Amino acid sequence: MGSCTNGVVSDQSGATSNGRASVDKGVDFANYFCTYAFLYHQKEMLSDRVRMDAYYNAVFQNKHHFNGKVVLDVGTGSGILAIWSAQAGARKVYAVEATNMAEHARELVKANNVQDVVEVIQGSMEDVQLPEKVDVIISEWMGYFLLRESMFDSVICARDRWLKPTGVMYPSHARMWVAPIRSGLGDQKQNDYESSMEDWYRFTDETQSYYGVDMGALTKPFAEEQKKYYLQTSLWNNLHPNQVIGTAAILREIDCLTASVSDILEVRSNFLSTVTLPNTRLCGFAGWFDVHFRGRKEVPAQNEIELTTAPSVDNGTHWGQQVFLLNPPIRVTEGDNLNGSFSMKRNKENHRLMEVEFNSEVKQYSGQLLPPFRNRYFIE
Ligand SMILES: C[S@@+](CC[C@H](N)C(=O)[O-])C[C@H]1O[C@@H](n2cnc3c(N)ncnc32)[C@H](O)[C@@H]1O
Repeated sequence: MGSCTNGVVSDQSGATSNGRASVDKGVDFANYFCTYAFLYHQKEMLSDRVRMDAYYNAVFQNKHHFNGKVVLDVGTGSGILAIWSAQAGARKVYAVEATNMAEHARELVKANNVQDVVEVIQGSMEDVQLPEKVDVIISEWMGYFLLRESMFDSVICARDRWLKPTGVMYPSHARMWVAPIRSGLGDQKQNDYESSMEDWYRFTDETQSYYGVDMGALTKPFAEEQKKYYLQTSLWNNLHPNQVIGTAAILREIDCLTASVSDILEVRSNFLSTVTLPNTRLCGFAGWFDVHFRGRKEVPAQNEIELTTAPSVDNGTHWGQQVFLLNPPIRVTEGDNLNGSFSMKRNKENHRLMEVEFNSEVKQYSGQLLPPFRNRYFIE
């Protein structure tokens, strides 16, 4: 049986099936996995009530998917989803975790008396060998704006290697959403950028007069660096729903049972949004996701559960929304239409980070077209 590299099946030599470079595991551990080895980080996820309630209800309101079944938990972390699967009647649960968190998961499994059912396996999902195929794959793989972290690659790999042809994915479906927003963050970030540049000019003056070296040659790259940091990096925010100024649009729908890694390497989509508030400012876009637990066509969920990270008054999540700011904002009003195209691809140096581009234009209610705008952002 081949293993998967970056979600791509590789042969014994490590060469990948589509020729893409494989990910250096040491670098990936240093950059990505290390935080998951800390309990404080797992606790942050375990304290997210929206997330917890959704998975809890998905499992316990659909026990027919778990009772007497074999389950694989991809990235078990503290072991919570594996423990719930066992409590819902699973015959066997394989709980795979790459980091040393596996040791804590093992303890937790024992302390909750499910050690006869749950087997914690420390290792990369891509490398692990299981003794049998499974009926259910459960995983909480979602990153900011769904795909940051690229962990879904590992779930796809697990599915292709270990899920029975009749198997069920938990969650079964996912969607990416976008909507136009108003926000004071743009002005704040513009001020931060300008203060940082003023500070740089003070620094170059002082370095010249005290130490006799002209640092001016570095002004342009410093400005670019700061611009990227303050103005081009998306921001985490839990927006109030009244900050959303137009209709939300779906950018991508994913069927977790059939999606391939090449389907999610890049997301490209056109979207249309109509402004729903009178006389307001288009300050940028917000991106979020939802996932659904629907079972599969032949064995549907008895109770479909939704986990949404949309702007909400009471139900914010640790994912929040990703905010992409426009500088300067554009005046818009109810009935104006926003035609946009969106693309998101992985950062070349770190496949777990994303680069996003929005191309948009506003067609006013009167029919007049405002100049199109194009912005690039980094999801760090
Ligand atoms: C978002 S956390 C979810 C943890 C836990 N399942 C929960 O719901 O609280 C993802 C976990 O998956 C682990 N993980 C990510 N990719 C993995 C892989 N390829 N193999 C094994 N574990 C992985 C991470 O170390 C992390 O603990």
